[in-house]
Order: sequence, then structure tokens, then C-alpha cells
Amino acid sequence: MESFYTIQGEGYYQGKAAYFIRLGGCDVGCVWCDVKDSWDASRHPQQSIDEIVSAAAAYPGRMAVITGGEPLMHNLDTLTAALHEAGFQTNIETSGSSPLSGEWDWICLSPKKFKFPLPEILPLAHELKVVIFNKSDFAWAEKYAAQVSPTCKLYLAPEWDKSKEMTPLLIEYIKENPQWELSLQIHKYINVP
Ligand SMILES: C[S@@+](CC[C@H](N)C(=O)[O-])C[C@H]1O[C@@H](n2cnc3c(N)ncnc32)[C@H](O)[C@@H]1O
Ligand SMILES: Nc1nc2[nH]cc(C(=O)O)c2c(=O)[nH]1
Ligand code: SF4
Ligand SMILES: [Mg+2]
Repeated sequence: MESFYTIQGEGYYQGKAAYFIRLGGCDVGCVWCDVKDSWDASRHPQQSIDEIVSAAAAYPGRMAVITGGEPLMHNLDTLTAALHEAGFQTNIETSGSSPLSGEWDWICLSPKKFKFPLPEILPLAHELKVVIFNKSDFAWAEKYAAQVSPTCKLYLAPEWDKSKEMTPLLIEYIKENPQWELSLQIHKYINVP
């Protein structure tokens, strides 16, 4: 769909320069998704892996973030091998709802109520990032926290349009449950893509 060099705005690598590769197509359908344009893959041009990787390599950063849409709707073995070959760290942002493919240095799993993650990705996640849209989502987040590895980093993120209302609840929750950390979409505050 699009590629851009920016600052990772969320989660563990928040604040780091990263090259984002956003792949078209998503069958999850989150009501609050902030990139609904990405859902229909046929509306976006196809690019070769060579084109994608050489565009990325023009920038000094060597962290690539594959996102979407739902990137795991595509087989990512060849793309991630080419990124590794070019010296990139490979990170993915995924709902985990399609089978895992690709060679990953970092898996950010963001489970969704609209299409659950497949169980096999849970022990492989390096980072669990749960979007909080309403109060019941805290208990739902704990259900997934119990299934990831003991070293997996745990993040709660307010849904953007409800962040004014929900962020104070996240702050209180994290103060009571300090295994969780706050993830804000900082790119939206600093106006970068
Ligand atoms: C657009 S999704 C694409 C990758 C993948 N489909 C997924 O959901 O993880 C990238 C990240 O943005 C988050 N996100 C999407 N819409 C959001 C919103 N309105 N508020 C907060 N986070 C949002 C998702 O939860 C996910 O962590
Ligand atoms: N700057 C920036 N950071 C991000 N982290 C995850 C994003 C995503 O849409 O996957 C994202 C994004 O869209 N922009
Ligand atoms: S899974 Fe990701 S891309 Fe798909 S609708 Fe949900 S937030 Fe949007
Ligand atoms: Mg985004």
C-alpha cells in the first residue's frame, strides 16, 4: 500500500527511526481501525520485493516494520529474507489472525476481538499490545497476557478516538498492575506518518 521512513510511534521501539512497509489487505474489520483504506488490497499497486527493499535501503535506518492491513494475509518469507540480506532488523505489527510466515526479529502481537489470533503465535510474541476501547477490554487483555511467553513485553494502548476518556483509566490500571506499560500513538501527537 505504502512505505515510509518515520519514527516508530508505538510499543517497545517507540521513538526509534524505522522504515514502515504497509501491505494492503485485511479481513479482520476492527470498527475503530485507523487505516481502513488498507483493507481492500486490490485498490493498491503491487511492487516487487526488490523495489521495496531498495527503497528502504536508501535511508540510514536499519529497522523495518512490516504492517498493514494485516501483513500475515501474505506469505512474508521472501520479503523478510531480502530485508535480512540487506541488513535490516525485521519487525512485524500483526493481529496474528492469519498463519505466521517470515523470519522475524520482533513480533508485536495486537489481538483483536473481531478475528482472534491463532494460538500458535502467542508464545512467539515479543510484545503484546492491546488496544483498549472500553472497560471490558482490560480483562480481555489479561486473557492474552496469560498465554504469551514470560519475557513478552505487555502494553496497553488507548483507542485513538476515545483516548481522552480512556487514558486516565489506563493510567490507573497500570499503576495497579505494573507489569503493563502505556503505549501511545506518539506519531499522531508529533504529526509524522
Ligand atoms: C493498523 S494496525 C496494522 C497491523 C495489524 N493489522 C494489527 O492490527 O496489528 C497497526 C497497529 O495500529 C493499532 N491501531 C489501529 N487503529 C487504532 C486506533 N484507532 N487506536 C489505537 N491503535 C490503533 C493496531 O491495534 C495495531 O497495533
Ligand atoms: N509512526 C508510526 N508508528 C507506527 N507503529 C505502528 C504503526 C502501524 O500502523 O502499524 C505505525 C504507524 O502507522 N506510524
Ligand atoms: S487488524 Fe489491524 S489493519 Fe485490520 S482492521 Fe484491525 S487494526 Fe485495522
Ligand atoms: Mg498506524
